[in-house]
Amino acid sequence: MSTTNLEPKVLEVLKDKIQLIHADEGAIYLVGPIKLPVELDGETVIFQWYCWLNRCKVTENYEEIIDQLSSARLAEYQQSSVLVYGDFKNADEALVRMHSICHTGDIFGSKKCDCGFQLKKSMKNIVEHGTGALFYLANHEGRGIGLFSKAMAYVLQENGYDTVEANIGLGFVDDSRNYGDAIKVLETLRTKPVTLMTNNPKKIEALKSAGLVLSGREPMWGGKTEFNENYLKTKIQRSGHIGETK
Ligand SMILES: Nc1nc2c(ncn2[C@@H]2O[C@H](COP(=O)(O)OP(=O)(O)OP(=O)(O)O)[C@@H](O)[C@H]2O)c(=O)[nH]1
Repeated sequence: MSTTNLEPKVLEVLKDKIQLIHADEGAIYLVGPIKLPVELDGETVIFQWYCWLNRCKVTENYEEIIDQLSSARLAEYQQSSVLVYGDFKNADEALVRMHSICHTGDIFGSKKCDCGFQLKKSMKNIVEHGTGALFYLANHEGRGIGLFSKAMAYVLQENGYDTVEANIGLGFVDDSRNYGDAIKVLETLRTKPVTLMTNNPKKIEALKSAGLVLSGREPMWGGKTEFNENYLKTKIQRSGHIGETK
């Protein structure tokens, strides 16, 4: 029995655009595709955009989920999303980027890291390649420590700590990112192998151990500045990222 106050038309419009994905705990509700025209190098590129929400409640009665949105204070929490390009479901080859949110690099264009460069580069690679998906992972800020802690880590880094030492100094592990939900969404959108754009072997491992088949890896080096030289070196020397020449 429904207890909702939703207008029937709202549900009618939305119901075919929502999918339930069973998660390890609760459910992921995926909404999309939504046509998203994006400016890329002066051109307008049409992506298909999906966004997802985790809920404890597992139901295909989407009315219940929609009905709770207005009181769920979702703007207080980030939600992750994925930009899809081309025939992602069926194409033989597809590029995938699992991009960890970086408020400073992606939004402000900070040169202390290479995140902004990697974000744009992965979108361009996908479009050039013809098919792919860019996952924008909103609970990954600061390799999983959150924005406020990342600000503190930056203060430590201004005082001699490297990026790994700063996380550890604040009581975190170096990298606590989890790719589980993104992998579940990826599996919903495509079952064929993908090429992962990354220098990070932990991302490759996360996908492989979830049973995904990778057809390759596309390196993501670039965006070097006078401000991020040590940061990029530390990624290779301490975090295990695969260097340019390997
Ligand atoms: N804690 C912390 N996080 C940072 C710092 N600089 C960037 N980040 C975060 O690091 C994440 C990106 O991780 P990276 O190690 O740069 O790259 P990666 O995603 O592991 O690997 P690639 O796929 O090769 O890019 C983003 O969530 C950023 O917010 C920093 O100095 N300290």
